[in-house]
Amino acid sequence: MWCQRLPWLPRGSGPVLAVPARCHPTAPASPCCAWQLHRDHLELRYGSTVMRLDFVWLRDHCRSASCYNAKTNQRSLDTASVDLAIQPQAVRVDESTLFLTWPDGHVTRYGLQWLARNSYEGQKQQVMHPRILWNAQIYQQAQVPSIDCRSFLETDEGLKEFLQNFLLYGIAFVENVTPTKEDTEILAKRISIIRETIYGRMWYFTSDFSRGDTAYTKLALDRHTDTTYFQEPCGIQVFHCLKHEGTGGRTLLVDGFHAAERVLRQAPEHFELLAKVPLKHEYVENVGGCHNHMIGVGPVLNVYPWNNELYLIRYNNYDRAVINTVPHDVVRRWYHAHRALTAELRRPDNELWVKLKPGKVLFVDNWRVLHGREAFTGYRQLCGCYLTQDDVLNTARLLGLQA
Ligand SMILES: C[N+](C)(C)CCCC[C@H](N)C(=O)O
Ligand SMILES: O=C(O)CCC(=O)C(=O)O
Ligand SMILES: [Fe+2]
Repeated sequence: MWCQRLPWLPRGSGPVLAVPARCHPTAPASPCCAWQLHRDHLELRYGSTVMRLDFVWLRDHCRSASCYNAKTNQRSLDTASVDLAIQPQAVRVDESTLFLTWPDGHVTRYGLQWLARNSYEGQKQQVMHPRILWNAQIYQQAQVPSIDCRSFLETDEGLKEFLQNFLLYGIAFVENVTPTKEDTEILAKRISIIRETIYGRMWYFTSDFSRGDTAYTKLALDRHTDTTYFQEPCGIQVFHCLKHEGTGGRTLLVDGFHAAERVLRQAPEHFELLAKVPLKHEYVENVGGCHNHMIGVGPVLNVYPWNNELYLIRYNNYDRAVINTVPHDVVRRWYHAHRALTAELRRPDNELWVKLKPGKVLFVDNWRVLHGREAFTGYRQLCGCYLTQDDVLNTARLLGLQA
């Protein structure tokens, strides 16, 4: 297949491709590379990766000085100026580089390694976010350490270890923190911009029903993610229990991605429905001076379309709005799928229970890990804030982590 003539090349129509009609294996020292031209794309084998590179894509991603500003890492080429029927006039590959000459004489070069990393086929082989999915036993056996506050604040190593834990498990702890709102804020700012919401920037809450939401009571809260009623739910939630004089009030944590993964394995049709059907979550508040009406629309499971990788779960049965985005012949199947996911989320072996204590700050990936709490008695005060996913990942990438 790799070294045949190219009978599929259009003859007489379009530009004649001034390229050899044979595939060219490259120098033996480099990973094996061979290529052939098709009508609208170049097929390139580099090592074990077979890439199909569309001609418009190849023109659009040109990294020459006139097409791409290497100082700002931004494209300067106007993509709309590219002929959508473009074909290269000449193609050449040496041991490390692909050279394309376009009809107007412009030359584009690509490092073969760059292509292997950046092509669709290359991307498809890797996950965006490496994670360790867990149930209570997996998490406990991993013995993930809490990071000391000073090391977190003052050293890159401490911060990096914290973020690596957070990226892998979706939860992470910092200990020996002074139990105040101000000190909690300093921690939050070390990894992200704080996301101000209708609850404020840094919030305090206790069971005073100061806001129209069950969180502000002593009642138990079943597992859920927060702010499902935002178009973009908050990325990370920070919790610091400043005080609790009483009983109960333990925090429940459940890895939503682990549960979803099990649904995918047992009943892929359920997973698919939860990933396809959009529904609304809603927050309607009229308590004291607080008047809010928020609506967020989206499926329960949000996946990257090219590799089906989960990146966000929206799960809050309290805040789920009237379902009016689903026709009657789908809605029952959706309830079955939702039930299957709920059953997984409620498996006792998936439940990690922790008692938050003053000094120990919990960071929860609110796009992945569900939280809840046990009912409690007595005075209990928590403070915390929300962070943005983008900014936490930004910090992680700057420290060299894959995020
Ligand atoms: C108290 N705190 C500010 C953390 C948030 C309360 C938000 C509760 C809401 N039902 C939700 O799940 O989004
Ligand atoms: O009280 C708690 O421990 C958590 C309450 C809650 O779910 C929240 O504040 O988002
Ligand atoms: Fe919550």
